[in-house]
Amino acid sequence: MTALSINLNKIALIRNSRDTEYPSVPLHAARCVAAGAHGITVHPRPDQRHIRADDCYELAAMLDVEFNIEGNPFAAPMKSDRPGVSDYPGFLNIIRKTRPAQCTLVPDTNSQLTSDHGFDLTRDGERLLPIIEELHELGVRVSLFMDPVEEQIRLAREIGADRIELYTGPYASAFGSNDQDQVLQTFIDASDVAAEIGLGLNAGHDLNLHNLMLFSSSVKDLLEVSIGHAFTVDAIEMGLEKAVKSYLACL
Ligand SMILES: CC(=O)[C@@H](O)[C@H](O)COP(=O)(O)O
Ligand SMILES: NCC(=O)COP(=O)(O)O
Repeated sequence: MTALSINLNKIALIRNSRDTEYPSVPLHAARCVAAGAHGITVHPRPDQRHIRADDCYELAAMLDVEFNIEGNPFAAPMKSDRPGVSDYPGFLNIIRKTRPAQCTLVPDTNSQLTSDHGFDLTRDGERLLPIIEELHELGVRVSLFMDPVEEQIRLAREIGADRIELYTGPYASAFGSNDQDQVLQTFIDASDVAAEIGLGLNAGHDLNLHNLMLFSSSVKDLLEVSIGHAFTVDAIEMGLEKAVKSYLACL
């Protein structure tokens, strides 16, 4: 069974557009779980444009389902520019304090609009080794945000990752086009490599109610999908509970 982890970044984005706690991130997490979501994902970026460090602490204290925190492991502390909002303590300090079930390391710079590529482990693999070791000592499962490239996936295993999360943005962009099957095949091939070397497989980014079923039924042993952007719009259009059940029906 593939687990559905709902990403709450966009709930936090709406909240941050006013000096308020509405909409409540924890309340929406509870509603998603009550509707059947298997986990919650957040991505605290240094500028805290949406998910803040304090959200991570609050969710870690309340969740009784898988908590997945995504982010750049090299992200340094950053002063908050909002009165009443705590400073960003550095990504690894959030993980040390929350010890989530899973940490998905993502090679995002602070200036990126969104996540748009996987790691280059030929460049960053050595730097990640001690971080992966520390996360394991904290009892945290480690997933690396990766492109569907065999050499890179094998390197992820070599440096000790438990899972990879395939960046599905290119698949979503190709969905419905003449390139769809060719692009999907790269993800199928990547899933075969992951299965061969005993690496768990997650996936995420731009998955939605149109493209999810084909992806989840095509790749091998998909353990988890994390979905937030499209889910948030679907929740507005059809209601949160129906949206969760609609995504579950695609898995
Ligand atoms: C890593 C990834 O693809 C998403 O988890 C990421 O959280 C999206 O970030 P934004 O919600 O800031 O676009
Ligand atoms: N890791 C992907 C994620 O958490 C959500 O990505 P998106 O659905 O917001 O594109």
